[in-house]
Amino acid sequence: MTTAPTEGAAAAQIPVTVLTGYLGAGKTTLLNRILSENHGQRYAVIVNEFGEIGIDNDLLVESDEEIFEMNNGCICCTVRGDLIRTVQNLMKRRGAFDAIIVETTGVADPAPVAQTFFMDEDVRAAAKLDAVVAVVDARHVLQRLEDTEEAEDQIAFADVILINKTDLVSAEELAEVEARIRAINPYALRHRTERCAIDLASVLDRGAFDLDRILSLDPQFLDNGHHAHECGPDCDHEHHHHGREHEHHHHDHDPDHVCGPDCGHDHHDQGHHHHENPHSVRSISLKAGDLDPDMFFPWINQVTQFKGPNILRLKGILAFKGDPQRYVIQGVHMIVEGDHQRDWKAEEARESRLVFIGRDLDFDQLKQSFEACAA
Ligand SMILES: Nc1nc2c(ncn2[C@@H]2O[C@H](COP(=O)(O)OP(=O)(O)OP(=O)(O)O)[C@@H](O)[C@H]2O)c(=O)[nH]1
Repeated sequence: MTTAPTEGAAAAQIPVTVLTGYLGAGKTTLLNRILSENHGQRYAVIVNEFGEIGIDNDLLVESDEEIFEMNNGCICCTVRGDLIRTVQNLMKRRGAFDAIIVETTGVADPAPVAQTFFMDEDVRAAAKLDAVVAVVDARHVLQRLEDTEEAEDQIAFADVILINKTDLVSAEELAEVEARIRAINPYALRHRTERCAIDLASVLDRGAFDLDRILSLDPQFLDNGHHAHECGPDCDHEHHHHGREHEHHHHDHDPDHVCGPDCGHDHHDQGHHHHENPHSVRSISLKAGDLDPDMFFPWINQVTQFKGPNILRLKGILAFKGDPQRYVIQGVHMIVEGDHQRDWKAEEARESRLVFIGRDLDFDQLKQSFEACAA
């Protein structure tokens, strides 16, 4: 039986943009543009992180927009329940915003997120998927396509693709990247960007999500139970509603938890695409107080120089001794950048937090050497 919404309901459906893209591709950069630009729209933003300690939320610009954070090791396991609940709660406050943006974690397959907007009756009545927007790191995407399936899924699934970081590649490399992306997904609109600079009308409110095409890629897309699995006891997660000024995070989930065998999850049946060993990617969260910059910078340079190939992503908010400002550091493989963000607030604990997401990282060694940078 078709349950297509009536015309009135369709008109009232709130457009949802799903932002996808591998770790470090530029999703937050794009989101910050959306949050900063004067477009007269009010967005509710749902952010899902891989890793811990709410760093992504801290990297967003201050804005009036409301940010809902979901902290799950693996979006595919928990997104259904969490996302449905979040969207249902948003619907209770209809009229408070015009559109929803969901930023997915960099290692997620976007399919389960997109499916949520078709599977749940209440969600479907209230919201409609407008477009899946993928941000691609032109410098690293070819490598990612070699070693992960998620990167390919994200491209295959997208309606709009931003080929970002064009400043980091030559014209020949860019042409090669574009050809590769076109081969995976000839249907998506492609844009070349630097720091995701793009007219937002090219990204938002596109009406671009093409169910027929997705069904040709994944015939079971609309089947109930496809990708569905229950979270087990080890998969405890919570999600928080963050006002922009609300700075403390209570994350009592295990920071290093990535869905494992005890999760009770069934990852490999039902056409769920993970590359053979998704669990080799893990996150390491480190905390310290004030750091000595003369210790920290040589250390991080050394870590990224030697471990760079295994570091898919690093991000941190740091307190340097005697420095009144928060320092934000970010990296993808060997490319690291950092800058002051803003003053530490009086009520804020000066705490340094650093997250690495990567393969074969030695937690104890990183922890000890990081702690040795304490002021
Ligand atoms: N050189 C260069 N750097 C960029 C560009 N776009 C983003 N970056 C940098 O790349 C890093 C990652 O960008 P983010 O926007 O945080 O990436 P993300 O996809 O949100 O990352 P995750 O949330 O960890 O998956 C940051 O240091 C950005 O400043 C670009 O076009 N050129």
